[in-house]
Amino acid sequence: MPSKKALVRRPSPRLAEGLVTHVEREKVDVDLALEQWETYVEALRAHGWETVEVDPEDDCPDSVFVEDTVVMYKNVALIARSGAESRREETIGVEEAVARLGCSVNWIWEPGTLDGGDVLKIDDTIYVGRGGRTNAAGVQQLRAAFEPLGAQVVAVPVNKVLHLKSAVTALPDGTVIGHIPKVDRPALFPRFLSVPEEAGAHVVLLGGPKLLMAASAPKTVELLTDLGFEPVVVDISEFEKLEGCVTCLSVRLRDLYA
Ligand SMILES: NC(=O)NCCC[C@H](N)C(=O)O
Repeated sequence: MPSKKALVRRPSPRLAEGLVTHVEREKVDVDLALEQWETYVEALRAHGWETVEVDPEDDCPDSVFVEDTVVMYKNVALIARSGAESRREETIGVEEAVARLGCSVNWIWEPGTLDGGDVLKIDDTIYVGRGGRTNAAGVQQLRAAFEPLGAQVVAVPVNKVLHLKSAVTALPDGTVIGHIPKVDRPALFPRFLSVPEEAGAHVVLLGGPKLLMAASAPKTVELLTDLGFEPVVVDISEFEKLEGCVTCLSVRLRDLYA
């Protein structure tokens, strides 16, 4: 029986100092961010996900973006090594949390770099973005970690956005969705649906037809509703100012043995 646990991590009081790469820096309201984070976590819980809080890392402004620190495949947690040096300390608490949950733990090692936001899993196909945060050695190490377990790893160039999953995610039926101006090579995906907004490219699969989506993508919410999905909409404006999206605020653990 698949597990329904999700790792989340409370925002740091230093959130406003988080990295920005492809957007202009805007003032972040940290109190509002905390409220938005609580609503996000509540939306996961309301749809049957047991949330597991990783110990907060107050000195790491970007620690709320927990998705970037670990990639799960089956029962294995591959601890990432961010292409952004300021984010590397974030993995310590995550490693403890996944080990406590009974995962086998593996690591990306120097010279490899990889951010979890660059990894999109669709069943046993694992797309990995080769971009600003994930290098060729990181891609090779991901292959070495997961291909022996039955995955097929497909490397995808990412030049226009921070992470692969800033450009594309996948619907429950496996269709990849993305906002064309931000996707380097849509032809790499066997089934691709173009969506009208950049933030519309980001969905978290909550189960069945339910999709967690950002309030900043109303036209895509309408499009996906019309296709028979059921968007659950949350406002994450303060995280979007730091290039965050709905996917990066949690890591779903669906294949634990416990
Ligand atoms: N997976 C993600 O989309 N992560 C967002 C990370 C945002 C953070 N400010 C960063 O630049 O690393």
